Amino acid sequence: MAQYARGSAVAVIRLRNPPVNALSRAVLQALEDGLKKADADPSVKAVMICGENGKFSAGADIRGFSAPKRLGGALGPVVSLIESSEKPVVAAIEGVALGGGLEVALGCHYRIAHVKARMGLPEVTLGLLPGAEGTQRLPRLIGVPAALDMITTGKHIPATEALKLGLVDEIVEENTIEAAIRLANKVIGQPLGPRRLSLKPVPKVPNMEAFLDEALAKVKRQARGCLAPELCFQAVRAATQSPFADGVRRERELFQVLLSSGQAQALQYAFFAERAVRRWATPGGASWSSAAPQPVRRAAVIGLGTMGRGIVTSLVKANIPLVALEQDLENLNKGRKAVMFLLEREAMKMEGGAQVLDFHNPARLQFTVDFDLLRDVDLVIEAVFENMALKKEIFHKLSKICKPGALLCTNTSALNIDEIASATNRPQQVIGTHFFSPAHVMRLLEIIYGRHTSPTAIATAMQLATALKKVGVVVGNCFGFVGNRMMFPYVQQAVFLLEEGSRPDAVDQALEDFGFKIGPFRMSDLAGLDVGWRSRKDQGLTGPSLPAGTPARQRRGQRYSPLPDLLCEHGRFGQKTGKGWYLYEKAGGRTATPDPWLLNFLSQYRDTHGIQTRFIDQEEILERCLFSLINEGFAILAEGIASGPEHLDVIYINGYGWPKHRGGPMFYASTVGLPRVLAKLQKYSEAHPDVPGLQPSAFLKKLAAVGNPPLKEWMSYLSQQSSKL
Ligand SMILES: CCCCCCCC(=O)CC(=O)SCCNC(=O)CCNC(=O)[C@H](O)C(C)(C)COP(=O)(O)OP(=O)(O)OC[C@H]1O[C@@H](n2cnc3c(N)ncnc32)[C@H](O)[C@@H]1OP(=O)(O)O
Ligand SMILES: NC(=O)C1=CN([C@@H]2O[C@H](COP(=O)(O)OP(=O)(O)OC[C@H]3O[C@@H](n4cnc5c(N)ncnc54)[C@H](O)[C@@H]3O)[C@@H](O)[C@H]2O)C=CC1
Repeated sequence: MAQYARGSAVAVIRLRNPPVNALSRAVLQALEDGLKKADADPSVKAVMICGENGKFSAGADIRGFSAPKRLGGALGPVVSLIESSEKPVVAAIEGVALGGGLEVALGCHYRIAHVKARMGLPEVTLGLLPGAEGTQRLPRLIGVPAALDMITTGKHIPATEALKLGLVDEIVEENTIEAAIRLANKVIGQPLGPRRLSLKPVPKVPNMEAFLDEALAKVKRQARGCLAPELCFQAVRAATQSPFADGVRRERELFQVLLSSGQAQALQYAFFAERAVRRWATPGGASWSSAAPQPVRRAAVIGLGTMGRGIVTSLVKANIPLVALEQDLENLNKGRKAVMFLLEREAMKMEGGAQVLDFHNPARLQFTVDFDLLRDVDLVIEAVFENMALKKEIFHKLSKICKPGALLCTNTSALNIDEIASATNRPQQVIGTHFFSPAHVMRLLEIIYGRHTSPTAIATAMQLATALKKVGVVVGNCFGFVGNRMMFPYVQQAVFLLEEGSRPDAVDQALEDFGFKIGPFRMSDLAGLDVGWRSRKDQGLTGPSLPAGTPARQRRGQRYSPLPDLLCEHGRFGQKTGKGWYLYEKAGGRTATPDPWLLNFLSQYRDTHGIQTRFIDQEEILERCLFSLINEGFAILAEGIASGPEHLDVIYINGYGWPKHRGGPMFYASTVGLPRVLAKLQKYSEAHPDVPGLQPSAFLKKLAAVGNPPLKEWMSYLSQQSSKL
């Protein structure tokens, strides 16, 4: 709601809808009523709009997204009503003014903000555009380049930047409300025409058309198939070409296109999914509502390789003092150098820089080879080589050295948490914290509980995720956990497609056109082909431990492709060696070009194994890669490894570059329709009966049989029917 109060000459309208004063229909109605009351009262000379509890407003009530048309339609007229008021209206912005909240503020004649406030038009991140005339008012206020940047990225900007851009008239460090009332009193009687943004011309940019063309190319490049940024752009372009009223009409048309695109629904699902996974639960009954985290005052990271470096950087950025440990001085020096390089770079991006991070202070970041220095830490993250014997040795040592309450975390990407925990005297405090590379950049933290992991340990790992500004997702223990387990059949299909006649660039292109940031072959080259090779050797799938006489393309009765092993045997580890599935300009190079050697090698390989080549179209590439990944997701859900499809989707969006505008793999499956996913898997598994990843999971079959229920109902079928699966 909104509370109306009249002080002296200034009426106060306070938006009130906890927790973030979202603009529900009731709030908008109350705002409109307040404005009309103020207008009708001759003793009121000015109006001040603010929000309850130190927050202006986070915008339209996204819990009311089921009726977006009505909500979107209601907001614009209220903003116009504010602007057309004959009495000056001042917005007092504290906390956040986002989306519709900022559009309300743009309708006001003056804006004053607290120095700690943040502003933005994040609609684009929900698949929409600022549909309450924001795309027309903002460019008039702060100019086209800055408005385009804010509207097409949805970024939140601090009040200090808003002041520089002219988005607010003043910022204050003390009482924003009092300052806004003072300002309102001061401007009583001053002409309002110049303060009405709809009447202002859009400031000119030299060579506007060329600027816009360049901006559009950039927006398209970054959007990778997501519609909203481009339509946001078009709405702003309309502001540069047409009078205000025509621009508003165009904004409305474009808003409708987005509403019906399906992408808005996917992005809104992703927004809620990210919040839903915070409320974690395990089949054993532990949950976020009853478990309390332990404080982490000091931490340690063991192993400063690819992952450890990023993890250290992430902890330093979160202001957690830590010890960084390596196996010997040579690796320590290498690791220290790499960490310092990352931290210097991060510091340059921050206000206050190195001083704020304080990473040269040994009390905050200490490098060592001495395990004794881990005696008093509250949490250790192990990131040594992916080798069970080594991890067990380290955990055994840790359980003897670390204080009894310390949490012992492993960054393993696939190994059994219970086996690692068995080497300790405190299996309840052992947990998987699976970071993604680069660990200081990627948002995902997969948190894996073992059989004995305590609720406190899970809650502490989740709290750590929040402190590191990451999304923690709690999952159960199985080989590869959720993310990598779903990735295995996807990558396997990609390689099988090469055997059958496709090319790395064709497979990558199909998946990148779908919206992935990077296709499976480019991704393997980036991560290093030797990593998987080592793991396959450890599993006895290749290398000296492979029994003599094993067929080249079969393992344990299933289809197997030795192609990645053969590449490694040729010294092709990917970017690090300058060649892998692609050719690079040099070792460590980044520019992938198709390699004639590889194409020739593939063709010889097919001849050797008598494989008939055929043309494989984009549809088959997508279906085989994506549906096998999704199929594994259904198996994971049926086994109780994750509490719901949202978990899988949040993992894929934040850890694997799945296009957010498609809502994650399980949401995508729900939009394709489960009967169709099932039919396609059945077709492909008939053609490839020796590929288990293509055989439809029992849970998928069940859901298709019960009539393709909506995603939010899937898990209820599992609990009722799991015995029959
Ligand atoms: C189909 C379209 C229908 C609309 C049609 C017109 C659309 C428009 O043209 C204009 C719009 O305003 S669209 C909405 C634009 N606003 C946003 O995207 C802000 C989203 N919220 C945030 O960024 C953070 O929550 C924020 C920065 C505010 C706070 O972050 P925190 O990390 O501190 O806290 P959270 O855990 O994220 O949030 C706390 C609780 O508040 C709920 N919430 C957040 N924003 C909301 C919003 N705009 N409406 C309703 N509830 C909202 C959030 O879900 C969470 O609740 P619980 O999960 O129950 O705790
Ligand atoms: N590289 C990646 O993309 C990802 C790797 N992981 C996992 O993270 C872990 C580390 O992987 P990377 O960083 O890629 O490996 P890496 O080979 O780059 O680094 C491992 C580091 O551990 C150090 N180390 C080995 N034994 C040690 C000991 N006894 N004491 C202290 N330090 C020791 C090594 O000197 C090396 O610097 C593995 O379990 C891996 O599976 C998880 C997610 C992604």
